[in-house]
Amino acid sequence: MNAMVKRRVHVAAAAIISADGREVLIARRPSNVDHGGLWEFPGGKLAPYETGLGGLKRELHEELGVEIRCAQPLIRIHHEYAEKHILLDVWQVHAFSGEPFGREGQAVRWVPMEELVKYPFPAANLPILRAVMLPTEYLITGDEDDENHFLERLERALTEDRVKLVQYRDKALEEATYLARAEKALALCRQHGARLLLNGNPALLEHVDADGIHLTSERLMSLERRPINDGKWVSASTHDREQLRQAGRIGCDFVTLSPLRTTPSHPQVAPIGWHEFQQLVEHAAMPVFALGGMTRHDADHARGVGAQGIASIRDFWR
Ligand SMILES: Nc1nc2c([nH]c(=O)n2[C@@H]2O[C@H](COP(=O)(O)OP(=O)(O)OP(=O)(O)O)[C@@H](O)[C@H]2O)c(=O)[nH]1
Ligand SMILES: [Mg+2]
Repeated sequence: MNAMVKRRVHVAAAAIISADGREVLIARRPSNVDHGGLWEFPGGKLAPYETGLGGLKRELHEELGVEIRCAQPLIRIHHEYAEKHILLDVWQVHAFSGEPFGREGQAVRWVPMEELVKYPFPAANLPILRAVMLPTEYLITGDEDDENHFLERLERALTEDRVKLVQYRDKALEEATYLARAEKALALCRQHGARLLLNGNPALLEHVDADGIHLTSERLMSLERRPINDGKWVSASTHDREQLRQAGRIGCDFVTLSPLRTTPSHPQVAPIGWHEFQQLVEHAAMPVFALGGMTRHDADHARGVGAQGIASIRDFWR
């Protein structure tokens, strides 16, 4: 049998964010090309000599007439189409000059983040939509027996650190107490425009209408399929390639990968380190937050090696 050798295509694309951070620019592919009529993030194939960012600059000039001023890596996606393997190297563009318009006659539109899901994109784009909607910092709550202190710490992180994504984790509380606190945490998060995920059984969401569920790696490995529908987020804890693959298989929206460094809470667990982390993230099918000894100062480095950003208890739970 002849194994068909697929064409490998390296594509650079941009999520261009409006100045107020609420909208992203998308373009419609002409009907006569590959994936014609679908929406996309502007960009295109790299020439053999080009770097991702270099090629992206050229493409955005050609397609939209804009010059990139400030860009940051967002996510890299490997995707198998029937006829080719593509690597989508996606950058978040925060500043540019020029007024974007469809220089090749394509429709171009600014779309509010939360409406992105209404537009048909090529199959490879799902992780990009997730990455665009997620912040770079993920707060995991730490231990706190006293409810008032718990809410004060959470409020501090939401206001001073402007955290927008929170996982409420408490393994010690009785379920009824956990749920009562989750309800209050949710109200606080809503007030500050942040999302709240509950850590535990997906059935918890029947009691508290939070934004999603976070699965332990053990629960992740026990599931046959995504436990809740697409309207809510599913994140999971992962520690190795196998768990990352499972998260992709059941359609997790994002994951944490840990421990990047040795931490006081898990001194006996060998750290992954940035080098191995980068290799694991490269083939992950969703955004990955680095966890384990991370602080906000690590976020840029984490982005540089392909992560969505960092997750932390200690840095936010002061
Ligand atoms: N630009 C872009 N391409 C994407 C996205 N998602 C996705 O699957 N692709 C695929 O990646 C490839 C990008 O090629 P392209 O047609 O934009 O390339 P190009 O701008 O260099 O055009 P050309 O080759 O016609 O000159 C296409 O197969 C396209 O379907 C996306 O969000 N943006
Ligand atoms: Mg293009």
